[in-house]
Amino acid sequence: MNLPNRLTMIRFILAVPFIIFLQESDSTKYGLIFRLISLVIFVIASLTDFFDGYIARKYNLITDFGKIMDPLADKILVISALVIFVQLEYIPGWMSIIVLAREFLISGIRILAAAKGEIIAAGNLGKYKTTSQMIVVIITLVIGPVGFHISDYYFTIAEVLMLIPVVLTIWSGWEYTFKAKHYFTEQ
Ligand SMILES: O=P(O)(O)OC[C@H](O)CO
Repeated sequence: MNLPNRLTMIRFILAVPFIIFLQESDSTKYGLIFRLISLVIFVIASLTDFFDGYIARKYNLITDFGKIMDPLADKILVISALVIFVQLEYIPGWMSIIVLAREFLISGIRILAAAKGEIIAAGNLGKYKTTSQMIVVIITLVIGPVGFHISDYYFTIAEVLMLIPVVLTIWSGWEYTFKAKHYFTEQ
């Protein structure tokens, strides 16, 4: 287990306190403090994503474990945030469902590839997708449920900003699927 992979594992572990504090940010008395603690945890976890990739590339520590587990750790972290954002009514449920569906699909494609002895590493578009997800999650944790009314509907700033990662999520998902289309037809 090299340093980049340890950082990836730390990201998995950080998801647990992150979920607990964000979940509790709904409580009236300590809500803001809990949200800020979850923000700090999320920022640290996001930095491990930056540093594990950076260190792996710089010191030639790229492993199959990292190629598979690094995207998975990102997915657990981001999806944890999105699901609780739905519960807190920061974003609508369909946004989380799109991200969840895409991440399941791409993980499925990675499993299909692995069954053939091939490893699909993260592509550039996938990296931009994850970066944009993390940035919007961080902004959301800072601003909370602020928004504006259009007619009867209350739009949060979070849901407007989340449209960017949602589009990148669909776009990058399409790119992976297109490149992997032969796995769907091969026997
Ligand atoms: O789009 P994926 O599944 O390759 O994930 C990208 C990674 O999260 C980038 O670190």
